[in-house]
Amino acid sequence: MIEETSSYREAELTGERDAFGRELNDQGFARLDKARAEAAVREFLLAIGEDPDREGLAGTPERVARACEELLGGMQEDPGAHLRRQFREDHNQEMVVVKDIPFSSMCEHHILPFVGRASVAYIPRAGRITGLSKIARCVTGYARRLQVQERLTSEIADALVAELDPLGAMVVLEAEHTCMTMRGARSAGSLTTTSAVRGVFREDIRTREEALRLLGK
Ligand SMILES: Nc1nc2c(ncn2[C@@H]2O[C@H](COP(=O)(O)OP(=O)(O)OP(=O)(O)O)[C@@H](O)[C@H]2O)c(=O)[nH]1
Ligand SMILES: [Zn+2]
Repeated sequence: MIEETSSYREAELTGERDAFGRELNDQGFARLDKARAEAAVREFLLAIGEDPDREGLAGTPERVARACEELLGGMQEDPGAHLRRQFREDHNQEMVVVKDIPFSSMCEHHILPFVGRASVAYIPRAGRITGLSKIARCVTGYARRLQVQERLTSEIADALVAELDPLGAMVVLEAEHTCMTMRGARSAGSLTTTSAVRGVFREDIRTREEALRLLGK
């Protein structure tokens, strides 16, 4: 039984709902239901023994819901779409490298942040390039979801392949997981590195080595 919220009634009118009865946005992704998120945060505060009505916490459910709009904003979009802003440039068989794009993401196991840097390399096919900022936007879009680092890395590489059809693409991510540093193993300072390699970077070791050198890895 789905609770009758106003967003549910609206969605019912347009008929655009997913299997959970949630309203979809114009791109077909489930909208963040702020009222529901706020109610869940209030419930969580009760569950951990807090007084959700004390002064310091009174605005917290609303603040958390608002923060989620930003921290999980990538769930409301197709991040690969940013790469569709393309140009033609006589830059064939040459590498494009964007290093150290900062990102913050949320580990899907603990819903705690993991924070790091992404480096992206690709070799355009037939001079087909994208705006540099679009690569950063693509990274940010995939990061602002509940993620594991490996999937985040692959999704960025696969988006580059799908949207640009490059000769090769390579993505290297380095991040600190607070679920590992603040709790659990408590291994403060440990960094996790993941890579995804596609096309010529996979096939040709010299090209891969050149990319790794440019990425400073
Ligand atoms: N491979 C991978 N593992 C992750 C990532 N983020 C968190 N994890 C791990 O997910 C695992 C979940 O393990 P569980 O044993 O189910 O959870 P847990 O009892 O909280 O485990 P501990 O963290 O070891 O206390 C942990 O080992 C986390 O370190 C990620 O991005 N990639
Ligand atoms: Zn975790």
